[in-house]
Amino acid sequence: MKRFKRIFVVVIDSLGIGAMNNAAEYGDVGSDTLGHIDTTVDHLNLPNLETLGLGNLRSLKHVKPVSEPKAYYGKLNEASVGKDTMTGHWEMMGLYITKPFQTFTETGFPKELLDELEKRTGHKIVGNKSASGTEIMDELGEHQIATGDMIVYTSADSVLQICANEETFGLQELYRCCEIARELTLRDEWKVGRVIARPYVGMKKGEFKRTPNRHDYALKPFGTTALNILKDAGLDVISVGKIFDIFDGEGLTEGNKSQSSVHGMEQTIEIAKKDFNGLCFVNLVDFDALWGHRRDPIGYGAELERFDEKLGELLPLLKEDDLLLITADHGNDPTFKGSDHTKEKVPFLAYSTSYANCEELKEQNTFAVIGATVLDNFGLQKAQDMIGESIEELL
Ligand SMILES: O=P(O)(O)O[C@H]1O[C@H](CO)[C@@H](O)[C@H]1O
Ligand SMILES: [Mn+2]
Ligand SMILES: [Mn+2]
Repeated sequence: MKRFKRIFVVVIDSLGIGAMNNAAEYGDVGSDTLGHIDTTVDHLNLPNLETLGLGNLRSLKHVKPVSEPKAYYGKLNEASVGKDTMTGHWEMMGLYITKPFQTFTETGFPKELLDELEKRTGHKIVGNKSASGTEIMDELGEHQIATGDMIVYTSADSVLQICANEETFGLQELYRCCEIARELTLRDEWKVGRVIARPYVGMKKGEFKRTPNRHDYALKPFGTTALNILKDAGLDVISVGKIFDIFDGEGLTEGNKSQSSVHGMEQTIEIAKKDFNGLCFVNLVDFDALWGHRRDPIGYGAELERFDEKLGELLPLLKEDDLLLITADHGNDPTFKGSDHTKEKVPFLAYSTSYANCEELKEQNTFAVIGATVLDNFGLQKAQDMIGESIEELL
């Protein structure tokens, strides 16, 4: 039976809550994104997450357990192989990824691919290594501006990123080159999960700044997801932030690009003021891109405080027939070695004003409980290859 008219799924990108049992396979034993932020920062004022039960979900110095949490709370494990954004989000919506996406972390991209990309775009390539995006921009930005070359780089994720000055190279030109790169990397042996346009402004080392005109060109999901099923049933499937890119628009009826994670919450608040019937799926990427990868626990903590403030504006707008789920797609412990994601459990908070006596949920072995529960709510069946069981009866 249908219970909720509107479901909001908010993904705090990279907010892991402790290493998964198989973290050793990823070199991530001991990682704990939220836990290590909590022990590093002087203040972490999260009154709204606290009333929902974040401090009941796990012990934290700055967030206390409450006697009557307003949300059901639990931990989710990722069943799929991998720890990137696409794997995490696709699994939430029912896909089980068993073969990791192709990476070029150790080797850079093969010469044949780069030759082809240079030929077809008309730009020479520099970089071609695994790097932090802000560091490689500082290293090669001045050269990039002077020559019109493209900075191509990767990371531990399955990505081919092209970084160029938005004003001298041109944003449309950068997008055109990325589209060519996307086309070339559809070939099996070069098949990266995402090509990402990384525009920046500034003319001198130390002054370069990446802009919100980043654009991700993802592969289409490898099968039917809960989003397709919702859309085909005539429901609204609204994207806020990177969701539209992560699913390459598949199964979505509306896209709202965000300038920042605070902006993403503001867009969500505006959507909550309107009438719709279906799912609003939100990704807040700043946590990951600005703080997790940059290994900045202080910045991460401050971003969490800004999120909590906006959450305080969203909660009063939610009615009896609304459900809010808060979760994450992987970890990115800002105190951990390196600059990559960490294989962690993620939080699951389920809030509705119609809930009373909220309690702890049994730890789940896949993120796919989210999509399955959303489908169940709307009386829809999952497709054959999809994983995940609804936990609606526990809520
Ligand atoms: O260092 P930057 O460019 O932010 O890269 C990060 O963002 C990309 C996509 O999430 C990944 O490659 C990750 O390493
Ligand atoms: Mn992510
Ligand atoms: Mn990331």
